[in-house]
Amino acid sequence: MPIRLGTRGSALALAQARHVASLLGDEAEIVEITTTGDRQRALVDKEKWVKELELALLAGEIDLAVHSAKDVPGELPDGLTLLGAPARADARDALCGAPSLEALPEGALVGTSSLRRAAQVLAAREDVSVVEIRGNVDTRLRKLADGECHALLLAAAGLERLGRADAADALLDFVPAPGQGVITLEGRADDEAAAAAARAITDAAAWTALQCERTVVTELGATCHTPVGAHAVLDGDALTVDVFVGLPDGGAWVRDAVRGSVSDPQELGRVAAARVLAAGGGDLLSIAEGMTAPNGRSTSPEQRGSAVGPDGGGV
Ligand SMILES: NCc1[nH]cc(CCC(=O)O)c1CC(=O)O
Repeated sequence: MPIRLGTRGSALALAQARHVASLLGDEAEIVEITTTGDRQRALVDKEKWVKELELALLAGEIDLAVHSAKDVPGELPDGLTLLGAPARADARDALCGAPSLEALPEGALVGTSSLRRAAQVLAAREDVSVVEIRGNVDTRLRKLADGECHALLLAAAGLERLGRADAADALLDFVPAPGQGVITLEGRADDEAAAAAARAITDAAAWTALQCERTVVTELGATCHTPVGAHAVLDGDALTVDVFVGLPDGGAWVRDAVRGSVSDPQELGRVAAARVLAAGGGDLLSIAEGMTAPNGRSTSPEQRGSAVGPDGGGV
C-alpha cells in the first residue's frame, strides 16, 4: 500500500507535498484534499486548512498530512501526532520591494498580515505603516507590483518553494515564527507504517528545533492573536533558541536568546519561555491579546515603551 500524503491545493502546499513525495520515493501518492461543505461549516477560519487535513487523517482517507509547521496549532486532536520533519529551508523573513528596512521611504506602507512581522517592522521603523495584504504568495507579490504597498514581508521558505526566491530583496534578522521553514508530517498515533515513513525522511536538526519552538509557544500560552517568534538553531551539541514577544504596534517587546543542550529541546523551550515571561513577556501577551486592529495601530502612543529584556536586546 502506498503512503497517501494529504495536502491542500494551494501552490505552496502542493510544492511542499511534492517535495515530501520525492523524498519518500515510489511508495508515496499525493491526495489533494478539497474543502467539503459539511466539513467546512464545522471549522473556524484560522485553523481551517490544518483541520481539514486532520479530519481526512481521522477518517482514514490519508496516512500523512503535510503541513507548513508554522500553521500547525500547539494542541493536536486526540489520536493524531506529529511524526517528523524533513530538512528545514531558510527560516528567515524576507523583505520584498526594498533592499533593506532602512531604505524604506519615510511613512512607507509595508504589507503583511502577520502580527509578529508587524511588531518587528514597527519596532525597527516606527514611522512606517503596516497594511494588511492577504492572499497566497503570488497574489501578495502582484499587490506589491500593483503598488498597494511599498514593500512586503514574506517567509523566504515560501518564496523558495514557489521558485520565487528572486523576489526577496533582503533577508531580515526578525525572529521567525515557530516552525517557519519547516514542513511537518502529522499522522495517526497508532499508525506504525506512517510513523516509519516519516521517520525515514526526518532531519534531526529540523525536528529538534521544531520540538523546542513548539514548546516555547505552549509554555508562553501564545495564540494567533499574539506576536510571538521562536527560532532554534543547532550547533554541535548545543541548541540556541531566540524568542520574541511584542505588541503588534512595535511599542514594546522582549527578545532573548537561550543556549542549552540539544538532548532536551523541550526543556530549553521551557527555560526560554520562563525567562521571557519573567522579563515582562507575560504582560505583553495579555495586552496583545486585547488588541484587535490587524494593522497594530489600536493602541495609544502613551503605550509605546522602550525595549525590555534580559539582554536589553534590539530587533
Ligand atoms: N501563513 C502562511 C504561510 N505558511 C507557511 C508559509 C511559508 C512557508 C514556511 O514558513 O515554511 C506561509 C507564507 C508566508 O508566511 O509568507
